[in-house]
Amino acid sequence: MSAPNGRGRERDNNGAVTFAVPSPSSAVPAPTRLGDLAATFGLAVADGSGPDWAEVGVRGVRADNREIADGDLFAAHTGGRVHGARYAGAAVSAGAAAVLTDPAGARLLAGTGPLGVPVLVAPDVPALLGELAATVYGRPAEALGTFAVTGTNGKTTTVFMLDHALRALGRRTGLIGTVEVRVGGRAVPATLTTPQPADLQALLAQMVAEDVDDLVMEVSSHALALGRVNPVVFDVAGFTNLTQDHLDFHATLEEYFEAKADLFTPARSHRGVVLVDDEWGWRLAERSATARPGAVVSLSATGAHEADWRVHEVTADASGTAFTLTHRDGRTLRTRTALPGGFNLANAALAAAMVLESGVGAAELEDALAAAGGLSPRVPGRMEQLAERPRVIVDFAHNPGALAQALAALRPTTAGRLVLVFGATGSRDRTKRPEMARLAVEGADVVVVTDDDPHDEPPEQIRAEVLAAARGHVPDTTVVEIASRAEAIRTVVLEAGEDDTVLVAGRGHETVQEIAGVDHHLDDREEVRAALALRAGGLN
Ligand SMILES: CC(=O)N[C@H]1[C@@H](OP(=O)(O)OP(=O)(O)OC[C@H]2O[C@@H](n3ccc(=O)[nH]c3=O)[C@H](O)[C@@H]2O)O[C@H](CO)[C@@H](O)[C@@H]1O[C@H](C)C(=O)N[C@@H](C)C(=O)N[C@H](CCC(=O)O)C(=O)O
Ligand SMILES: Nc1ncnc2c1ncn2[C@@H]1O[C@H](COP(=O)(O)OP(=O)(O)OP(=O)(O)O)[C@@H](O)[C@H]1O
Repeated sequence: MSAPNGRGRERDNNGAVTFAVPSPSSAVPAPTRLGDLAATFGLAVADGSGPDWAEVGVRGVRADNREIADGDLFAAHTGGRVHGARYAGAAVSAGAAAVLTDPAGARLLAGTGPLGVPVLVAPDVPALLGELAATVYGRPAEALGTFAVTGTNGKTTTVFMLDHALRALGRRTGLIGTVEVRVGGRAVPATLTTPQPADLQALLAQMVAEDVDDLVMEVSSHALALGRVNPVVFDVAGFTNLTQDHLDFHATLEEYFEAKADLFTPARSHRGVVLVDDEWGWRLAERSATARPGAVVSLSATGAHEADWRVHEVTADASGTAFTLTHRDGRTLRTRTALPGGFNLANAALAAAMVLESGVGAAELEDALAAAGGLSPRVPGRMEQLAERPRVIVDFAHNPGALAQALAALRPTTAGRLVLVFGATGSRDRTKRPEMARLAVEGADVVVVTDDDPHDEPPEQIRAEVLAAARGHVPDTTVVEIASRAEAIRTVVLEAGEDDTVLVAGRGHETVQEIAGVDHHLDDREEVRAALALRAGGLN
């Protein structure tokens, strides 16, 4: 996995989400008086801010100087790498009307001469940033239908399915997630799964200005722990599952779970749907049923009768899976998804249940989905099939839970060998490596260990760890090492038999591979297509 989606090394372009095209004038909010902001949020005013500081108006809030537009407030807070106050001068040159910083930032600014704009000071800027930005942008979330999905795996897919369902109902949607940020029909690649607080509010304001009806977004555990979605209270929140990931950020799996569980508290959502096909889901649903009876409902995609919503009458054929979703109160809907694997059935059921919990009638949704071909959006780099014989699939599975599911989904429909190309990410959660190696040799017939994003770690060291675990676990599985990912892909595609399935796992839609601080263009889908062309040429 590469850095642009937030799992990598920090880099200069890893800031806010911006649309390449300018916002329409209707997106420009009426200015908010600094005096009002200072009174509401208890902000102090730094010396040298001028007698009329309170009358200065701000139109937006950004925490990155590269995103500043005329009249914005620049929120300069401390980060893991640098203090944002270092960029205050650049922000003012770009049009910032005022600066909000913390005491450390104020000291930094005091040493650099007058900025020429008022400087406000708060002890903890990130803690109030979401609420402050929401105030400046006119609390845009309240003008939108809002759907949020969290969980280790399936967020992107479920959000694309939600988007698909809502559009089938004739709604205009905005989407925020790992792959892209979309407002109406316009999309740009995402930098983080969940944007920073001020960027999020700016995006929501843009959605309101462009008459979007509903927001669908992924909410990462990082975002919840760091308060990035404050103060949005989502109409409907959804939970997919929890398996090991991100233990470089959260100290324990328990802490990771608690971060996600926060989305289902009244401060963050009005209603919730929790998939209870893993133990974490049951825990969350049981806890919520006690704390908020009726507000958070359970869903079982495996048909568990204890759940409020359950999936049953599942029928699978070459074109996908059809299923019935029924609530214990009698509401019922039948639909289908063309996306492969039991986990995509779960994602589809979650998306449908979330729309139903938002108040849409079951018959209305069933008809809309029937007309739209079911819950079958194209999700970039998620079980994306690029060839049929041999079947070649690019998937984003980059943690043990996802890898296990992806292999399990492909095994029953593979007549020949199941060939896996994968590698582990460097400089991040090393405990995933032996587990992923074990699942690889257990689930595939041939495993090609290659590079993912080594980041700052020697790639050969990462591969050696994966190889040792793989060979130690199932000594007779064919395990091959090919350092270059492009070469690994080319080799397996050229050598695959017509009945084989090739799964290229780990990077999905990503297009940048980072090795020792240097970004290299690498798109698994492009490499697969090039190898398929070579194969077709060779076979002619
Ligand atoms: C831990 C974390 O969330 N870090 C994010 C944070 O970095 P940071 O606090 O270190 O910020 P910094 O680089 O020191 O900069 C400090 C301040 O100066 C500003 N600045 C910085 C440079 C500049 O030229 N101009 C400028 O104004 C920055 O905008 C920031 O406000 O703010 C940066 C700017 O927004 C983010 O790029 C960075 O995400 C890093 C890259 C990251 O790896 N985040 C991951 C952990 C993450 O958030 N992942 C989740 C989960 C994904 C998943 O589910 O798989 C996500 O939601 O994406
Ligand atoms: N419900 C699910 N359960 C388990 N694995 C899943 C599920 N849905 C998708 N996957 C697997 O996880 C991978 C990532 O899926 P997706 O991008 O939808 O999840 P995500 O939560 O957005 O991931 P990330 O946070 O890492 O971006 C897929 O490529 C697939 O292999």
